[in-house]
Amino acid sequence: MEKTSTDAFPFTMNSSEKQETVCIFGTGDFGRSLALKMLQCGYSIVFGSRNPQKSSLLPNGAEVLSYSEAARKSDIIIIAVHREHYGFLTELTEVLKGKTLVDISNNLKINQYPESNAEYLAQLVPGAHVVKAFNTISAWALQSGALDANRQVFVCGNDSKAKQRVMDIVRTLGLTPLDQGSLMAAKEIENYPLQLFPMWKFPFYLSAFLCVFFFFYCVIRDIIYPYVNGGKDRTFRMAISIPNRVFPIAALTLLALVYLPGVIAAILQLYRGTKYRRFPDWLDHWMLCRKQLGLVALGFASLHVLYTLVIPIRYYVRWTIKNRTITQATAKREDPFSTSTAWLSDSYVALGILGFFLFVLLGITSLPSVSNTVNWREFRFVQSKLGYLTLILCTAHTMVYGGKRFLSPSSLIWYLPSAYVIALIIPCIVLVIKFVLVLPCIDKTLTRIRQGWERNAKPTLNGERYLKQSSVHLDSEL
Ligand SMILES: Cc1cc2nc3c(=O)[nH]c(=O)nc-3n(C[C@H](O)[C@H](O)[C@H](O)COP(=O)(O)OP(=O)(O)OC[C@H]3O[C@@H](n4cnc5c(N)ncnc54)[C@H](O)[C@@H]3O)c2cc1C
Ligand SMILES: NC(=O)C1=CN([C@@H]2O[C@H](COP(=O)(O)OP(=O)(O)OC[C@H]3O[C@@H](n4cnc5c(N)ncnc54)[C@H](OP(=O)(O)O)[C@@H]3O)[C@@H](O)[C@H]2O)C=CC1
Ligand code: HEM
Ligand SMILES: [Fe+3]
Repeated sequence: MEKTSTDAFPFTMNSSEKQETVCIFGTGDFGRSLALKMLQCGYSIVFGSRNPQKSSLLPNGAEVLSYSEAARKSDIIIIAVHREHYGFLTELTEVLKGKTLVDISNNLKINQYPESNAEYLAQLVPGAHVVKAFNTISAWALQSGALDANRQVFVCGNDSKAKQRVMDIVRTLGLTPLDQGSLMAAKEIENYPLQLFPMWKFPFYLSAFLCVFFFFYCVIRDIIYPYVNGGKDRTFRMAISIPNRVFPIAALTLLALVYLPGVIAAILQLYRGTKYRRFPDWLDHWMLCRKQLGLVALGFASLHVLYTLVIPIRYYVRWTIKNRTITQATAKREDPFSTSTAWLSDSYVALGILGFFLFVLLGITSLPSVSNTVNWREFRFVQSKLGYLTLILCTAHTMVYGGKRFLSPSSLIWYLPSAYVIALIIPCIVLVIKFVLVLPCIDKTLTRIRQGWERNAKPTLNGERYLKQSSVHLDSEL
């Protein structure tokens, strides 16, 4: 089956290149996997090993020599050895002069060494051109055809010719090379596979905090209070009723927190009268994880929708309705139909449905396959304009759900307002500030600032202020 990968790239190499010999130092897991893949793609492979005779399990067709003999056979040498064992390379400095050394190594910890492994290799073998590549691809992914794993290979190096050759190899293997610049980028590339969802950390901890806080808040109001005030056991509410408060509240709060940094940034820019000043770090990082915050919010909103769907089949709900009907029948009493209640009830559900629809639309446009097909204006339109509409609809859904009870003193329990009232605080703050920001007079100033105008700009002759700007954060958000 793997033979097809050879046929899949018949035009990327001409026949003379097909015979290109690549040397791999180290006959370990990664060296063997890479060799197998490269053999399938038409390369000749020479292994360099400490014990050429003892090496086993090597792919058919690969030659095994000593390190120095192998190095003489090729201009490109892939160092499939752990950094700790790079020492032997110093003895090969002469042989390795002018050759391309590909550093594929990873560390166990972020920033384990002061310099990156690739820079360390470049110091050990000064005459060689070191290129960093392949470290984000696992031996397993190479063997499984990289079909179900990341196909991106980050490449960096100081010698552009050497880098291009390595990128050609990457492409021939059916992977996607991403040029990351000079060897200085190696440290970041080496840290990359060691990170565990860095952008998801803040959204994750925040949503965990929100869930725990609102869960206990609801337990006090919905379980402990009825128990203390009448001895009723309402613990079953922990299964559906309380989650169906906690999840939508978390969704609404997180959604508001996606749009809060944008308005804080706008206020900062208005206050400073310029966009050419760094935002504080916390705001910077908050801005950068808005996508993740939004997707977590969408997850919670979906849970809320699922929990809402099961309301009619719940025993507690059916029992309550049946019981009320019987009580009214025996008392020969009937509730009059209330049009205003019908309106309130229908409108809050309708607002919820529309809000959820737009929420899902936001989620869909954030899929790379979709966002790649829209230009940045379209993307911004969906994310920013429709995002605010989503926030307005979801906030209105919650407010109308509160309806007449909203802020009424009778809904206070031990001085605690209903949970959804607390959940409305941040969304309302965001929407009110946003409303002020889009007032024509303020919007005009903000737009000018974002186009580069500065309130206290000293006239400069050479545009010096553009050079001193640290980073244009909002631009990078586009
Ligand atoms: C389900 C879901 C999925 C999401 N997916 C993504 C995603 O895939 N990618 C993503 O980035 N975010 C995503 N988000 C987060 C969020 O929708 C976006 O970050 C959104 O762009 C934020 O809009 P904003 O108006 O608050 O902020 P900003 O886009 O930062 O802008 C604020 C306002 O400032 C103006 N502005 C900003 N910068 C400039 C500038 N340099 N020059 C002139 N005017 C400027 C804009 O007109 C805008 O009105 C997602 C959110 C959700 C809920
Ligand atoms: N495994 C993976 O999925 C990935 C690995 N990498 C990187 O690839 C490199 C190799 O990894 P991997 O193949 O898994 O490791 P292994 O331990 O399986 O192989 C390392 C090889 O290095 C050679 N070597 C040279 N000098 C020494 C020495 N003093 N002590 C021990 N071995 C030595 C050995 O080959 P010989 O006996 O022939 O001399 C050995 O087989 C590492 O830098 C790793 O970070 C990067 C991405 C993914
Ligand atoms: C298909 C879409 C939706 C439907 C049908 C729906 C329906 C409902 C219902 C029936 C309730 C009352 C629950 C109860 O009585 O316990 C409710 C409450 C609520 N909904 Fe929705 N909803 C939807 C989408 C959303 C979305 C997208 C959000 C926000 C992100 C949201 C936020 C809330 C909040 C905060 C509450 C109050 C929770 C409480 O304190 O009890 N809803 N919704
Ligand atoms: Fe920054």
